[in-house]
Formats: sequence, structure tokens, C-alpha cells
Amino acid sequence: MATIGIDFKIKTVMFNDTRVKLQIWDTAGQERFHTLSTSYFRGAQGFVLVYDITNLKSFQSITIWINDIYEKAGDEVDVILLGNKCDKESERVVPKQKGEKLAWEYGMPFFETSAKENVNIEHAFSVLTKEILEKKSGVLHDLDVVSLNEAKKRTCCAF
Ligand SMILES: Nc1nc2c(ncn2[C@@H]2O[C@H](COP(=O)(O)OP(=O)(O)OP(=O)(O)O)[C@@H](O)[C@H]2O)c(=O)[nH]1
Repeated sequence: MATIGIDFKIKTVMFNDTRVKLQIWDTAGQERFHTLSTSYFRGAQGFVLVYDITNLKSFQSITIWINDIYEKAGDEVDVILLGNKCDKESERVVPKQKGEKLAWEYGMPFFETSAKENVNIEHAFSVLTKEILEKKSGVLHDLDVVSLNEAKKRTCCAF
């Protein structure tokens, strides 16, 4: 069934002994719902862009979505690209190399997946989760350094 507007699911996964709660928002991919989805971009930590390897138009739309993401969510967010339906090899119209090239141009991880046959789905989400967590811990670390420096300054000035 086509997604109208937005749908979301919550999944808790274990990641290096840490419980991580993923809130996964599924936006409608169809053009006529596009504007509806854009208001949900802000606040997202990661994006999974999915095209259908048997549908050229879905691949061509990816560039529009990438630009939208960077424009509306900032270019610091983590994005991965998935070429889905890799179980339908005989109907493939998008060569794997094209997906790889596009992902390489934007510096994002790329996987071919099959939601139907559960190929690479967990792996793709793990990679994205890892990138988000690493970025987050980096930010926390930076903030710690800043607050330590601030604390030092304050101590210094108080004397
Ligand atoms: N063979 C195959 N079919 C798939 C796969 N993933 C999804 N489908 C089928 O493709 C159709 C569309 O799937 P959706 O999950 O609704 O696709 P979507 O991109 O979310 O579509 P919107 O909700 O319109 O944005 C359904 O009939 C699914 O069963 C896959 O990996 N392989």
C-alpha cells in the first residue's frame, strides 16, 4: 500500500552492548506527497534513500531527494543509499555500478538490498546507526571539551 504522508515504526536494537532505540520515519516516495514530507526533514539524524533497481525513475529521483535532504536537514546528516529489490535481477534496469557511482559522488555508503528476502537490510541500518552514534559521541566529546575549557576559564577568572 502506498504511504500517504508519513508512517513510523520504533525498533530497539543492541549495538556494541548499548540499547539503541531507532525511530524510523517512512515518508511517501511519490511525487504528489513530496511537499508533505519535507516538513519532517528537520531534526532527523539519518536518512535512508531507497530506489528500486527495476525502476529507472526511482533512481533518477534520488538526486532530487539528496539535494532536498542537504538543503532542509543540513549537510552534516548521515545518509545511506539503497538499491532495493535486488531479488529481481531479471528485471534490473539500474546497474549496480550506477548506484555505487552516485553514492561515491556524495560520499555515502551504498548497498543493494531486498526487503522481500531480507538481504542487507540489517547491515544497512547498522552502518547508518554506527555513523550516527559515532557523530553523536564526537559531538558530546567536543561539548565536554568546551565545557571543561569554560569551567577552567571561570575558575581562572574567579581567582
Ligand atoms: N520483489 C520485491 N518486492 C518488493 C521489495 N520491497 C518492496 N517490494 C514490493 O514493492 C511494492 C512497493 O513497496 P512499498 O514498501 O510500498 O514501497 P514504497 O517505496 O514505500 O512506496 P510508497 O509507500 O509509495 O512510498 C510492494 O508491492 C512491495 O511488496 C523487494 O525487496 N523485492
